[in-house]
Amino acid sequence: MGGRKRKPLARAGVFDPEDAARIKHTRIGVWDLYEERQSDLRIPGASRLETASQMIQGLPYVWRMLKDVCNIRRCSMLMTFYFLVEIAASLIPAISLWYSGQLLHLVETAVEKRSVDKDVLLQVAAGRVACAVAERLLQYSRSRISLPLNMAIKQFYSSHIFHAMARLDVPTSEDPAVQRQLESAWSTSWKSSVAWETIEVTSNVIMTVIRLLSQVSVLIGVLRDQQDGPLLAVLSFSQSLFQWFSVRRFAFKSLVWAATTKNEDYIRMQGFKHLVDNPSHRKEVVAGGLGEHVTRLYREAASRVGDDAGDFPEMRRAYVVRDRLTFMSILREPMRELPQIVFTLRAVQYPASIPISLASLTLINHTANSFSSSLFGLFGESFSLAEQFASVRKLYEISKIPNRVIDGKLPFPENQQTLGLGVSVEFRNVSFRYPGTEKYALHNVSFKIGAGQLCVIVGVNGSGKSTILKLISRIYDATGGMILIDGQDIKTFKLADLRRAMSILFQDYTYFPLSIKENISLGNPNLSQDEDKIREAARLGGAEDFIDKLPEGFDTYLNRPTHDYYSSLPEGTTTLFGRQVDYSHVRGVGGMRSTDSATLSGGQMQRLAVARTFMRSLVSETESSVGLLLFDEPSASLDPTAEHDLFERLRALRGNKTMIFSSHRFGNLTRHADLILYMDDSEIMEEGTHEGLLKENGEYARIWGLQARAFL
Ligand SMILES: Nc1ncnc2c1ncn2[C@@H]1O[C@H](COP(=O)(O)OP(=O)(O)OP(=O)(O)O)[C@@H](O)[C@H]1O
Repeated sequence: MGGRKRKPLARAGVFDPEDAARIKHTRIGVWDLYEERQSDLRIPGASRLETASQMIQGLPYVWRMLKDVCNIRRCSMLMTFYFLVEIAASLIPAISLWYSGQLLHLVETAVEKRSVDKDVLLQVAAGRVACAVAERLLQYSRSRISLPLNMAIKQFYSSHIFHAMARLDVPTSEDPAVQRQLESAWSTSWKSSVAWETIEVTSNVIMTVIRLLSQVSVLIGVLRDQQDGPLLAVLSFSQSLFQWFSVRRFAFKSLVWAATTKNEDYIRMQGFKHLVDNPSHRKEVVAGGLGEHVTRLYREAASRVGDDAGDFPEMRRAYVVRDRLTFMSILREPMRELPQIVFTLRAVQYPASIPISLASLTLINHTANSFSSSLFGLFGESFSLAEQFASVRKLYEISKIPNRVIDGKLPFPENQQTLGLGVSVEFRNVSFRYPGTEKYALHNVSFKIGAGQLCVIVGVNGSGKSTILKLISRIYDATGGMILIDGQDIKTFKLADLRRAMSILFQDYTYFPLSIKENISLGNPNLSQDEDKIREAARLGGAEDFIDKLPEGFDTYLNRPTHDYYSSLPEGTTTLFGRQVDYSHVRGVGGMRSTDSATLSGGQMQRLAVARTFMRSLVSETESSVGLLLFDEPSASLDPTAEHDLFERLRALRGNKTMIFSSHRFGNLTRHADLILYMDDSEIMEEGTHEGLLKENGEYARIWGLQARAFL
């Protein structure tokens, strides 16, 4: 109890390390720690108000959560058992206390009458034993029930979180506020679950109250007639409270803090560590003969930093321990002895009452200890109850996070047959800045691509080519101007329809941590079960041959999402379960990831990505669901033959659809283009056909000349 790791309540406002009035700065080794001053949290009422309001806001969600949990298979039954066990367990201390009271009476009678009632004694002994056994059994039942309950609840909310995350668009998921919101619902939830933790905390609070009330009422009953009972009780309980107050300071310290290091040597040391530890740098370290050199630099930096070179958690631990010796903490131990001292003094005064006083002292001490730990727990739990309620609210709110790219209402296209003839795309004075940036990625861009045309966008790095493709697919929305698809504002169309009607291959494509087959088939979910189509897409993408050569063919995982578990194996074991023994998760302890199992070359990866696009756009041609094909540098990593073949296949299979390419390479494509857009610095500088632009003799012609000359 009370061991739960506390996080601060999510509060409004800003944490500003420079604000000396609110933030305390401490140097710990190479670290600068900035902590919100405690007074902020202690303003009477403010913190409590905050807590209360969080709880109230969370209540409807907690209610909904309970209903959801009870609807999970078997959970309502398990929950009932769980609460029954908890209630029984919380009454045991009081029952045990009652037996101790009986023992006390027994001692009293024994002192008075010089005889002991054996039956009562046996009853009391049996009762105490039964309590201890029951406690153990209840503890066992609790863990037996809570395990499946926790698993079922976790499973349920994993799906909930999965969907909440899967539905987000790019600008929304890039928003730090959204990331934070997801993180708070997600971080515990894949491991345990916010819901289960909330049930546990709530039940703990209720049970602690039951435990305290039942113990206090039994204690009052038992001590009512004792001569020194009330005095000893007051002393014991006040020393418990004192213990609690003196420890409380540490438990409720610095809820909001941040730490950074500016020590150049320490930062470089960490850089060197990554350099030698991370396998991706190994080639260059070896080829450059850097081993000895970086060791010397590391040692030099380490000697300058000296003993301060600890990571933050380590240094903070040392700091917390150092800070622990306070006046209150010194007083704590003598205070603990106080009831004993008073008892001794009273015993000197009234020697006859020693046995009774001793019995009541033991009883009171026992109760006071259990009382103070319960009280301590209760305070911690009630604080985390507010947190939990707030977390439950967030857990439910994540499924309602509004996407930034707002859905339209019109179906697209009105007539499915027209898609085969392509769609027209027009930009009217379109400007765009990426969220959080000042610079325009596109500035007043206008052009028109007719239905069925082939357009190639060329230009220097960073000129805005990819951005145009992202705006056409509504990955982002333009910040100014208008984009028209088939003559209508792109924002009026339903997003799902629009995306179904186009296919896009990104420059920074990724492969999914799934099998090669799924990597390709996810290009077109409608055909995901069609093995022939998947193979055809692979062939068109130029990937079929190398996939067939892989030991597991289309079922190969390029990047296995799970790893095997094993202890330290005998040295001779190099393969296990048909795979190489992977020590990367041991090596990666310092937060570094092992290399992704990059068994494919860059070009092969690109062929795979192209295959995925073919899957969507071309293999599904019979359904004619795609009318616009967007390719961002599809051939950057391909060898010249592969590039040539790819473009030939693309042109042949395009039919009458609209196709837009972004490319650095002139020639293969631009000669066939109906429209070339030459971009520089977020603007379109030249536009026309290959011949037209050559005649214009501008930048396009100049770069064409440069590239052509290279082949002469
Ligand atoms: N996600 C992003 N966030 C912020 N800025 C971005 C982002 N993506 C691109 N930019 C910026 O927008 C501008 C245009 O980028 P874009 O990717 O469209 O260029 P490009 O012409 O496709 O370049 P390349 O030829 O290198 O692929 C650049 O200045 C780039 O730095």
